Amino acid sequence: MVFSRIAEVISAASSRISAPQSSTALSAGLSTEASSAHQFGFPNNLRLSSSLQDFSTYRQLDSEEAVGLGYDRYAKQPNLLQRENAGSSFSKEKGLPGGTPFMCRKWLRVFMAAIKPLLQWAEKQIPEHAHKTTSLFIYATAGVRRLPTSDSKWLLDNAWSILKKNSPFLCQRDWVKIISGTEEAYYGWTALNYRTGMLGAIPKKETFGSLDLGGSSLQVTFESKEHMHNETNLNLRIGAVNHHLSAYSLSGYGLNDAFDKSVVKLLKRIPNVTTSDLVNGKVEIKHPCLQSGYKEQYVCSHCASSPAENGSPVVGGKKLVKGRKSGTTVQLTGAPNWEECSALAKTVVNLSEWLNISPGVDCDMQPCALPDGLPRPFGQFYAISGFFVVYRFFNLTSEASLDDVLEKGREFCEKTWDIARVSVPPQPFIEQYCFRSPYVVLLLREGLHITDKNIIVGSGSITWTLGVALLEAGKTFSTSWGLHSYEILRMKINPVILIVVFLISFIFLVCALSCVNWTPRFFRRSYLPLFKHNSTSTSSVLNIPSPFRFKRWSPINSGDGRVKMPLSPTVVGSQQRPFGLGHGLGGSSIELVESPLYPSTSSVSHSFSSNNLGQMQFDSGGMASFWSPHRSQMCLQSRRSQSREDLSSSLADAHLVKI
Ligand SMILES: Nc1nc2c(ncn2[C@@H]2O[C@H](COP(=O)(O)OP(=O)(O)OP(=O)(O)O)[C@@H](O)[C@H]2O)c(=O)[nH]1
Ligand SMILES: [Ca+2]
Repeated sequence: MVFSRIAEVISAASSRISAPQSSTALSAGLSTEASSAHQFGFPNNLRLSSSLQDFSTYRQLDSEEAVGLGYDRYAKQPNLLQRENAGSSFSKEKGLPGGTPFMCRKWLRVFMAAIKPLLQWAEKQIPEHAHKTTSLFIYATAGVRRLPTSDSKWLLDNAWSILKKNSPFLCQRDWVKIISGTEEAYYGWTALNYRTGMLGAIPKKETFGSLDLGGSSLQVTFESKEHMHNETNLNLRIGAVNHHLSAYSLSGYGLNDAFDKSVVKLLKRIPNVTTSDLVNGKVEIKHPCLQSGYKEQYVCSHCASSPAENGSPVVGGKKLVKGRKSGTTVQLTGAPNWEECSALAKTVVNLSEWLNISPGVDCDMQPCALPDGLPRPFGQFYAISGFFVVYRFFNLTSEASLDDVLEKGREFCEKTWDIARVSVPPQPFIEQYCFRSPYVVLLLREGLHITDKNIIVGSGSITWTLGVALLEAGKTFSTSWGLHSYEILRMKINPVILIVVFLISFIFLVCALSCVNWTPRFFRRSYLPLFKHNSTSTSSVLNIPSPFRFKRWSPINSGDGRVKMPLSPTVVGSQQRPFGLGHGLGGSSIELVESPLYPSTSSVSHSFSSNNLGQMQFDSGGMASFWSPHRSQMCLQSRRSQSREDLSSSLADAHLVKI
């Protein structure tokens, strides 16, 4: 999967507003929001999302745009592009994909509809005046990670040149990069627990583990009790709350790679396959997870591998073609057999089947997808991304059980291909869902040994991009607010203590003044308590409902060119919970410290202060999320301006915030 997921994290660098400076952040994951979620009866928080394929190939792209980019062909035959470029590499000596100018142009064109819809979508989310100050990031994950370096570099360089030419946003070359599996895992966990309101909650709440299933890899992240200091260990500090995480990425366990490995397994069972048969694409493979009547060419990317890998798969007693990792075209034919399909999925889940460890690990005895030394998943998990996609494919709600997935999968497999292919909306890889059904269930139950009751299938709109946006925005915010000195302070004083000190001294000041019967003039007029405590919380001065609800930037133009935040925006379908701001404190921040990603000597503090994370709401329009300290005060004002008293107290709070 080359472009299984390009996530653009669009975060507005500080829009330099007269003090206090403010910054907005927006993370753009592709998501089509709630409207279609109702089709599947998903509760409000389960929203559809679309990955790149859907957006670029299956969304109604502007027709001439699609034709212009040659999309109409690819939209109808999703494997066409893969087949046409079987065995080609982007970065042949001449630096052209597939070695020909035509191929280069074609790849660039496809690469362009892939990025262009993202840019067009983001341009609609962010008011034009803020485009120049909005930072644009492109992060690539496992699908690109597993490409040869020359190919991934070619892709990223071209992504960068497309951005330079077509993006109105602020971008830099080093903001177009591949992130590691561990980073992807940690970002996903942050996004999940942010959306579910667990992040930074005070008193501390049990966080959810995240299972993020992609096309090439699976990320597993959870809070661990013991503080194991191994390569999966991450420490995350949010305000006064410390989270000890285990985060790891299982390459080759994504949906597309898993199906590919099922083809490898079947290929290995065919006796006397010659290399020339393989090279000529003459090998026919009968697949028990494909419906009867299915007959298509398939490019198997794991069927041939460079000798450098630990023992390239041997087919029929002969070494496969040596040389670069490249696709091998085979003929797949449907030979549906549910029991054989489930057994095949089980071998794909079992890592020992791939490491030729004899005897292999018994999936019933221990999590057979985990290499030795990886901590076993612990606690309650949200299964997101690819898990959500499989549930949605079979029209299952999040309440459905894993057995329901198996039942739906069995029904789907029993259909003939002609019926099956039109029984669902057009989308990529319809033919693989007969395999994906047993695969995702066995991956959870036998690969990871997570019991059904510990799994919630999460929303499609929770993706790791949201986690990146939080941290990038936090970084942007802390720099844009000129908090360097504060950063230095933070190195020595925990922000929580700092804010407690401020609050106590402010209260003393007010008491002292009231003792001498002196009250400032503007207080005399007000009849309001100075600190308005929300009835639901005594722990924070500023109650920002959690989970944070991002609001699509839908400014109300006051007609005089000034932009005003919508008045008292509604909080869509969420529990009004104060975001734990730390014992009546005005702030908390997310920091990643002591992690293999960042050596503890330079503890990386991704931080943003929830003082300034205004009220954010996801509306039903899109997973566009942004926050703005400046605007949050407006939000707070607008949120609280139900009454005059509220307005004064929020002004007082806002004054406090400015402190
Ligand atoms: N129909 C449909 N399928 C999707 C959608 N999102 C993901 N998928 C399917 O899930 C698979 C994996 O999703 P990706 O978004 O490609 O996964 P990824 O996280 O980018 O993959 P990695 O490179 O491993 O990180 C794809 O091959 C699709 O078949 C979606 O919105 N609609
Ligand atoms: Ca992924």
